[in-house]
Amino acid sequence: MSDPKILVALDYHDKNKALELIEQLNPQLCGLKVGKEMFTLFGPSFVKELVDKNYNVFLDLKFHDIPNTVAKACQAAAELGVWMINVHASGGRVMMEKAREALLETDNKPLLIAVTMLTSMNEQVYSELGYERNLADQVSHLAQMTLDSGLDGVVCSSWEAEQLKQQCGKDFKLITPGIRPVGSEQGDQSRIMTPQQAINAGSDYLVIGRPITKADDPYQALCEISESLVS
Ligand SMILES: O=c1ccn([C@@H]2O[C@H](COP(=O)(O)O)[C@@H](O)[C@H]2O)c(=O)[nH]1
Repeated sequence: MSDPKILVALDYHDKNKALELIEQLNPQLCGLKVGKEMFTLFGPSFVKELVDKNYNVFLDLKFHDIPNTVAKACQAAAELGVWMINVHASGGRVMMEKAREALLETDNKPLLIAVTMLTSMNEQVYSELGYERNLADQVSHLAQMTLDSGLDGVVCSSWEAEQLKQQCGKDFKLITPGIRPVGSEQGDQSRIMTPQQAINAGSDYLVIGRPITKADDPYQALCEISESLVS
């Protein structure tokens, strides 16, 4: 099975627009991420449609609840045949362990990833949360908890990737949103890097949404990013 590094964030309100782009793609070029917007609008059948097209599908629902609820939600997500799912690391060690154990009972065990601190967060917004550690140290702490809980990796920003690769080892997967090719709009993201910089820092998978989906020619934008990674 191919293992493309780019995961296109399908944050569309219009299913046809998403399918229009997907028609031009193939599972060797990219994986697909379905988040809260499309899942809420189009549900499990849309996710299964993408799985049936043989894409690596990252179901990005960021579960964060009591351990039993998260474990059951992870089991339900795994039944869709997706490749990767996620929870919030701040749900705690027991929550993550229960989620991991629940997946052992499924036929198709997806990669289980935990979100550390959202890439939209900067030091100023972060300081409002009242944590004692600084942002980078908090990411490192949550990643260590995730590793110790037996999960497969974390969502973090590429700013933390180099440190986390050293700390958690090469097999611990780093999934980084907040990717912005030169010249693209930053939008609500804070801790950003270009695709090439993120790969050099140690990111395993790049989550890229608007720089592709809002481009005049999304397929062309994706191809240019993809080529920039091999040159
Ligand atoms: O920390 C996080 C976790 C998840 N995301 C998601 O990734 C994409 C990024 O989209 P862009 O349009 O490239 O900004 C989006 O679906 C987020 O929900 C994140 O950005 N940061």
